[in-house]
Amino acid sequence: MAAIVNPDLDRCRSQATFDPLLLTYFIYDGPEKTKRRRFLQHLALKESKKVNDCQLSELSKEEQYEVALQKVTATYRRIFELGLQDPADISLYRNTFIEGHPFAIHVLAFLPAVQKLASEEQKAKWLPLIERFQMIGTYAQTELGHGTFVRGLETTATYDPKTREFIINSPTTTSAKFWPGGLGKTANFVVLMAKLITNGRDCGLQSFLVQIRDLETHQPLPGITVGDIGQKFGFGFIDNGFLILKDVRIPRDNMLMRYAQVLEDGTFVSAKNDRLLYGSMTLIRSHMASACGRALAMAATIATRYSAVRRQSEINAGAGEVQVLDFQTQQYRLFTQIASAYALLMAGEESSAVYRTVSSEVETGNLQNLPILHALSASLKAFSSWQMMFGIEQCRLACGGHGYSSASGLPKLYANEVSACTYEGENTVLCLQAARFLIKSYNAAEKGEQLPSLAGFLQAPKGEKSRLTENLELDQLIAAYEHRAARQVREANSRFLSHLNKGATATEAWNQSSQSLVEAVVTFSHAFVVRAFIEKVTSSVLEPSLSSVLIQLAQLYALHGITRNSGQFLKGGYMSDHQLEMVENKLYELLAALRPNAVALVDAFEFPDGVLDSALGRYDGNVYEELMEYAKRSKLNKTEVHPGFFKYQKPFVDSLKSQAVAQSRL
Ligand SMILES: CCCCCCCCCCCCCC(=O)SCCNC(=O)CCNC(=O)[C@H](O)C(C)(C)COP(=O)(O)OP(=O)(O)OC[C@H]1O[C@@H](n2cnc3c(N)ncnc32)[C@H](O)[C@@H]1OP(=O)(O)O
Ligand SMILES: Cc1cc2nc3c(=O)[nH]c(=O)nc-3n(C[C@H](O)[C@H](O)[C@H](O)COP(=O)(O)OP(=O)(O)OC[C@H]3O[C@@H](n4cnc5c(N)ncnc54)[C@H](O)[C@@H]3O)c2cc1C
Repeated sequence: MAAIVNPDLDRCRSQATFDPLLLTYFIYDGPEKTKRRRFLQHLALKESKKVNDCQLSELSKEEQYEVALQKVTATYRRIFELGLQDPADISLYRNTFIEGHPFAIHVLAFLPAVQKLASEEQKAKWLPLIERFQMIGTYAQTELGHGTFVRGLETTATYDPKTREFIINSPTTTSAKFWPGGLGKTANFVVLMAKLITNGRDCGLQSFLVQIRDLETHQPLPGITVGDIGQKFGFGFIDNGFLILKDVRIPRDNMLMRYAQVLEDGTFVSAKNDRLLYGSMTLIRSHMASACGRALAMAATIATRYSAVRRQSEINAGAGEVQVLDFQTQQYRLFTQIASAYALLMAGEESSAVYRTVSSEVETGNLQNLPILHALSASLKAFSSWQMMFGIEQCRLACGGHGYSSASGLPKLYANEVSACTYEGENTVLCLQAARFLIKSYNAAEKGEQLPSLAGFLQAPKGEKSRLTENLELDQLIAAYEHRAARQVREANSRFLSHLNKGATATEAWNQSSQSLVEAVVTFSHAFVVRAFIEKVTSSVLEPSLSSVLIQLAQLYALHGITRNSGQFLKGGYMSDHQLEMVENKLYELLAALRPNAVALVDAFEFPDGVLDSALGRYDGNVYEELMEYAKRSKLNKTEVHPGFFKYQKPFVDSLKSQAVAQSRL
């Protein structure tokens, strides 16, 4: 029997001015892919329940790890049985089956690292084993003492030409590998980043395949000390680990030799470009905007549906309590996050496309566009994870008290996803990497050189004025963002030059202008996302009712960014006070215009309840019943009177009672 849908939520759905199914097709690339998506999700949820129906967030870290391991092994067993081949099908099926798992880094970083860094011969030997989980690995780069400054890593791999082996050591406390996902208890191999020493010479960082555990007993191999790093902010289901190596010998063939090699006699043959070693980081960063968009879309779905169900306070006295979604402040909070989620998803598609193009050029030896890819992937990773972090928290706050309950699904979403601001490169650090590219491009533009299209906006004439009118022309919105980015880059560059002129060295001057550089990079990413969003909705063939809603959403995204950063748009008189006021008025108008479509806009993501895992975000809106059920399931309710009452509370109360009697006698 179909569940009865909350009437307020039902009414919201009926108010939509477009067909959400068409939007679903737009998001997931057409009816065929949507159909396949639904089929795989349905299958995965059904089977996942059969394996273990408990909720990870209600378990201890140790229990979460075990359940996650149970589920991920079941997931992959089914993936092989079903014969799923397409990586998109596999990740959809897996991500529906289980929210997170200890094989994550095996799949997302270890496998790609071997694909990118191993020679053809090595790939032929290892990839079939890795793909069938006969080798389970992680990407062991970060150490206790260094994560950001990769050149500071201390693990050594010293080549011994007599035995044709590398001897791997962690020479200091700070050189212990620390953080790799799956290292703690799961992996039996690592791709290890270590300083290569051959013929007495330090040849810099290289990657090595190192076995750390016995394949049968799973015991650490001689010379290996390995374990889990303990409780974290989130990610209870992943065993991030530490690893200390002492005189561990591996064959020469275990250096990943696609780019650089060590010959049998110890001669080092360097790579064409050292940065190719960082290829697997670039790969993950390039896909992170989409992942952040998805996480934010989940949070927005939960908070929007709940805000349609939740009634609290009156707008007109005596007219009855309203859905909290009717408050303009709630609309501002949520609709701007719905818009951000769509924006990140579109920008993610664009960034993945740039990755595909440039990486296929790199495969053929053409490295010309590698700096562009590095700058885009690094800056967009930072921008999208920051927007997601802020957005999920806004959605949680928008749910009031119940947003603080784990039943909402929002605390765990935040705790897990916020790590994206740190892993694959700390955000600020990545912005500073992208800043190098922007400053170089700016100076090239000043010299009249032709720039790659991504940085073409730096060539726009200075001193322009915004031509944005009441009609909110989309090209003028893009122009405003690009103008702002060009200006911020110019300002950061001037700061850098002024420190140089005052006698600072180049690196000191860079540090003294680094906050300004980070802000410039944020404006660059913001402009990229605005352009990607607008271009995607205007270049797609869409039914007019859908097209107009998506254009409103893109406008809202752009206007919101202008109001939040108005100072940067007003600088130099680019925008006038009048234009800014118009932007604000238009933004408020858009909130009202989008109100009837809010629920449909999040429904179109089609997150199944089993994936959202939220009492507040349920499709049927039966929020209160579910919250009560959740409360009743609390482990504290297993007994009517908790044993702690007799152990602590009663003796305490009784002791005060007798003291009170004694005192009254004094
Ligand atoms: C699939 C999606 C799913 C999403 C969910 C995922 C869940 C995953 C779960 C979690 C998984 C977590 C897994 C993990 O967390 S794995 C660990 C991740 N760790 C990091 O990301 C460390 C961050 N640090 C670095 O990347 C480097 O050390 C930096 C870059 C900071 C400095 O380094 P270094 O000191 O050596 O460099 P330099 O500053 O002298 O610059 C030198 C030159 O090199 C260029 N350069 C630098 N980098 C690149 C590059 N990549 N491609 C191309 N070029 C690059 C650079 O522009 C410069 O060029 P130029 O300006 O001189 O011309
Ligand atoms: C959940 C999670 C999973 C992870 N998984 C893996 C994994 O699988 N494999 C792996 O190898 N690693 C992994 N890591 C480690 C991760 O990649 C690093 O933590 C990350 O790269 C940041 O490095 P750090 O910890 O050294 O931070 P630090 O660099 O010490 O950062 C501390 C502060 O210093 C600032 N800072 C540092 N350098 C500069 C600079 N040059 N300029 C300005 N500011 C600077 C940063 O902005 C930050 O504010 C994981 C981390 C987390 C949290």
